[in-house]
Amino acid sequence: MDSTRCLTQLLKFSALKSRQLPGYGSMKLPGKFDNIVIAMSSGVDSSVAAAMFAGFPKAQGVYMQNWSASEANVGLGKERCHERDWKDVEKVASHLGLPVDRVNFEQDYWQDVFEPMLQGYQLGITPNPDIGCNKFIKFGRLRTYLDSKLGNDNYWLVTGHYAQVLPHISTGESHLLRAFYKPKDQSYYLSQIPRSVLPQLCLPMGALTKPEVRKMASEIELPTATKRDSQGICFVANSQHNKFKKFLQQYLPKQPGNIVTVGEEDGSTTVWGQHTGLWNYTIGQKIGISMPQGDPRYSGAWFVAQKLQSFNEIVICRGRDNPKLFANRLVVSGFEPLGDSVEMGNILEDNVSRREIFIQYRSLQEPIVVSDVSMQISGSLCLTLSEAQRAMAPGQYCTIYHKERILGSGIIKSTAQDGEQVQ
Ligand SMILES: Nc1ncnc2c1ncn2[C@@H]1O[C@H](COP(=O)(O)OP(=O)(O)OP(=O)(O)O)[C@@H](O)[C@H]1O
Repeated sequence: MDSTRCLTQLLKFSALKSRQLPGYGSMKLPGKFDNIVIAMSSGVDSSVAAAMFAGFPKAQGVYMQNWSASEANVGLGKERCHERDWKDVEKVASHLGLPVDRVNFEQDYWQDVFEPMLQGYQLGITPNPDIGCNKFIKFGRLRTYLDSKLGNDNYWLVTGHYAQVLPHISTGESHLLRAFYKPKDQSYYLSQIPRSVLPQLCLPMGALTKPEVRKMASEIELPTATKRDSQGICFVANSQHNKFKKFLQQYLPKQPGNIVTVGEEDGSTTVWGQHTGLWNYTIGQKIGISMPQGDPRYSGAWFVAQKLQSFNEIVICRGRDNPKLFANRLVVSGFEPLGDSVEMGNILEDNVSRREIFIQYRSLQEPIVVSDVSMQISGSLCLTLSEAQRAMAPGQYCTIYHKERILGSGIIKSTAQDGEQVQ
C-alpha cells in the first residue's frame, strides 16, 4: 500500500498560491532520517498524518491513554472508548506498517487537566479541559516522555490538529497560525502550548480541508477512513450538554443556592427558586424557572446573567438579548505569550488601531476585533472590543490573534459594559 501519495498530495495542496499566507514560507517537514513521532488518536486526521510519514525509516506512532475511570457513554455491551480507540490505532498502524506505542498518562491527565477542571466548575467559572489537555498532556507529558526516550527535542512531533506552524519569511521563526480550512480551525485549543515546541511541530492538516483528508483516507483504504469525528472528551461525548452535566454530577457535590433577580432601581434581590450548584449552569444559558407569566414584567424566557460565587447565587435576567448578557470589555489574566513577551506587546500596540488584533473566547468563533488594549498594574490585559459580545464567561480562555497568528492566551477574569468599572 503506497501511503506516500498522502505526502505528495499534502505538498501539492500546500503549494497552492491560494493557501499561502503572506509573510510566511512553506510548512517545514521532517527530514527523511529524522525521528518522527505521530500522535495517533485513531481519528481520521491523525491516521492520515501517520500515513504521510509511515514510509520514513525513523517514524513511529504513539497512542496516549488518558482515562479509564467511569464513562458517561458506556452502555451495555459497549467497549470503553480507550480500548476501542487503541484497537483502531493498531489497525491503522498495521495497515501502514508503522510501529506504534501505547502510553498511559491517566495520572497526569487526572492531576493536571481533570482536577483543575472540577475545581474551576466548583468556583463557578467555565474551564476548558481541551486547552489543558494540549498544554499539559499532548505538548507537556508526552514531550517529557519522548525527550527521555529519543533525546531532548531530538524528534518531530506530528499531530492531526487543524492549525498551521509556518516559518516567518524574514526571521525564520516558527509561528502558530489558524488552519487554512476555517470550519475545522483548532488553533484556539493550541493557544497555551509552549513556544519551544513550534520549531519541530508538524501539523499537516493545517494546509488541507477535511473533505481532502477524508478522500486521502479512503484512497489508501485506511481502516478509520469513515470514522466519525470525535467531539470533545471521548469518555463523555461532551458536545451533549446534558450528558456532560450528568457526568460531572459523579464528581461534584450538590451545592444548592438561590436563583435571584436584582432590582433595576434599588438593587434589591428577589429569590425565585433554587439551583443545584453553580457548576450546573453556564452564563447565557436559558433557565427553566417558573415565573408569573401573566405579569408583563416576568413573561418570556429567563437566562443566567451572573454566577455569584461568594453568595452561591445565580442572577437571572429576562430575554436572550438582555443587555446584561453582553459586554465589550474584559480583563484577561495570566496571559501566556506564544513568543517573546516584549515583541508580543509591541505587536499588540502597533496593530490594534489598524483593527488587526482579534480575540476568540471559544472554539470556531468569528474573530472579534479588539479596539483598545492596555495593561493593568497587576499585569492583566484590559481589552475593549469593537462590538459587545454575548455570554463571555470568567474562566474561559481568551486567545489573542494578530491577523492569523496566535500571540498568546490568558483567562477571562471579569467582563464589563461601557460605563462599568472592569475589575
Ligand atoms: N489519545 C491520543 N493519543 C495520541 N494522540 C492523540 C490522542 N488524542 C488526540 N491526539 C492527537 O491530537 C490531535 C487532535 O486531537 P483531537 O481530539 O482533535 O483529535 P480526534 O478528533 O480525536 O482525532 P483526529 O484529529 O485524529 O481525527 C489528534 O489528531 C492526534 O494527533
